[in-house]
Amino acid sequence: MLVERAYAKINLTLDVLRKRPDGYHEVDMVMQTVDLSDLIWMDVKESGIHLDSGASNIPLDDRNLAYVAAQKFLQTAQITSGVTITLEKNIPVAAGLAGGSSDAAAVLRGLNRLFDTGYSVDKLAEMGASIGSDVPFCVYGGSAVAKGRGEQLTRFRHNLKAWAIIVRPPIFVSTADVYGALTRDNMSEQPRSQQMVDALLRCDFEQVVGLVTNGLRPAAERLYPEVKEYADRLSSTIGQPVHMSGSGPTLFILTPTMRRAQRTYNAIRGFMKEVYLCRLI
Ligand SMILES: C[C@@](CO)(OP(=O)(O)O)[C@H](O)COP(=O)(O)OP(=O)(O)OC[C@H]1O[C@@H](n2ccc(N)nc2=O)[C@H](O)[C@@H]1O
Ligand SMILES: Nc1ncnc2c1ncn2[C@@H]1O[C@H](COP(=O)(O)OP(=O)(O)O)[C@@H](O)[C@H]1O
Repeated sequence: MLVERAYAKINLTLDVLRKRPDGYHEVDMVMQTVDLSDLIWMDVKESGIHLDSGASNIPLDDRNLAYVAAQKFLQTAQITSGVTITLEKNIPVAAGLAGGSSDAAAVLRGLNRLFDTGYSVDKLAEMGASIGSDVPFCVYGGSAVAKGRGEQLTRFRHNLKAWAIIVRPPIFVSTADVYGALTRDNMSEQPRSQQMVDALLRCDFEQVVGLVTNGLRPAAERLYPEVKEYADRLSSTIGQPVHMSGSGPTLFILTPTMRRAQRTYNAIRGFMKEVYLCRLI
């Protein structure tokens, strides 16, 4: 039996460049891991994949990305025994925080240890790309520029200390629908990832905040006007810029100190139910 942590991510920049012939969109984004995590226990079983979770809002069959990852891993490694997976879900579901992708990545890492298969992290990321666009990033974690459909990564390390107050409004958003609602106006020819990387490497907090962008936000707000209502309300209450992660609806606010993060968290807790205080890691 072993346990893996599956961390959430936020998108610090997300530029959509164009729609591709295969239906996906070419993106250019800065992905950042935060210390909000699911916990996944894995053990060897005689046969089959058995997924269990206390969470009632996720499927526990082959629609669950953790299950898909186990299938993929066992098939690739030609392992005939089965596994039990127990998932403690702490990352909000369908939120733009890559919770499902991160669970899949953690299962790949965990089964590699459990069966002592010795795959490199790069090989696990390659396996992950067939499960979802965000899975390769989640295999590594940390900070990276992601291109292609999100699977082509250039990883980097920065020392910026920052906290994120993550707010999940009670709205259900479909990633495919948000991408599908993009118009030409929402696409960008000049991605801001390099500027963001430079600002992170310089540990320039103000510049980082000024550079946060999300090309999916207009489409998400058009499809789900409540996203904008929540963002406007949050922003006017706390007097700070509010950003959207991924395809939404999750909103986040960055702060340079734990004290400010705690104050902002307390202010938001008064009127929003799902609020999390995280650190960028
Ligand atoms: C928007 C982002 C930003 O990090 O994150 P989330 O909001 O999901 O967290 C990602 O691009 C989401 O990645 P992921 O959730 O893994 O997407 P996938 O399962 O591969 O694709 C779901 C659907 O989204 C659309 N899609 C996804 C990625 C991409 N580059 N172009 C797309 O058009 C496609 O319609 C696809 O069928
Ligand atoms: N392990 C999982 N955790 C959460 N959601 C999952 C999981 N596996 C599959 N899903 C499904 O994937 C969809 C997207 O979930 P999630 O990965 O949390 O969001 P996002 O891709 O927006 O970050 C949801 O509709 C959910 O039912």
